[in-house]
Amino acid sequence: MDLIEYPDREMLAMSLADRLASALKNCLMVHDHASFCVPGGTSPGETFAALSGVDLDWARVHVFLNDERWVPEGHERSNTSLLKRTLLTDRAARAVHVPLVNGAATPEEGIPDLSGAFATEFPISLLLLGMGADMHTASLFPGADRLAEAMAPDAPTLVPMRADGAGEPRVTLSRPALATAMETHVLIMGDEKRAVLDKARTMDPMAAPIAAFLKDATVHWAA
Ligand SMILES: O=C(O)[C@H](O)[C@@H](O)[C@H](O)[C@H](O)COP(=O)(O)O
Repeated sequence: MDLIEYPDREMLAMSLADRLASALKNCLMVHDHASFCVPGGTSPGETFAALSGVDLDWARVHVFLNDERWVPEGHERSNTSLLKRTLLTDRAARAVHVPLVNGAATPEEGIPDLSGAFATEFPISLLLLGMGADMHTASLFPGADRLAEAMAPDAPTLVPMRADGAGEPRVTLSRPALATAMETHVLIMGDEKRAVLDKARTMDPMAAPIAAFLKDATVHWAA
């Protein structure tokens, strides 16, 4: 694991956006499209704002979330709405968005219609992850009802997930789907998450799901 500490959150956002843009450009030089898998939550907002203005061939970039809360688009907890406001705007509005939610009543009912679109998205070219203070990443929450299934080597791409700390039902990319990534970055902010991450590094991924992705990752941190 590499850890980069930035003097402040603005520097983190600018530098990380730069790095992500370079990775996407490099990928587009050798592949017809790039698969870019990104977190919801609040931390990536400024990074996405900087990235959305970058001049690259966005029409060949396929963007999808690590995970989504099972709420309709427009809901205040919708990661899809957040993504559309923060990343899929400005120049990046031309990117292809691969949805992770639909109008079905539950993730179990909705997933069969969503999975097909992911067939051409692996391996993931570029993965950005967040982390919660409980060591979850994507919607791989410690203690979640289907965590063992989602962490198994033969897990399907998309898994429904319910957990005490998760609020509404979720849909998440599974561990093996996320682990296809050619390049992985983790974005965390604040002293609490820094301490949590240090602790998670040596833990079993069933107790600390973020640990499953740290070995080859670059972690970006600012207080
Ligand atoms: O939908 C979600 O909740 C996420 O995709 C999740 O995995 C997120 O990355 C972490 O919870 C960190 O969230 P914050 O950036 O808001 O702290």
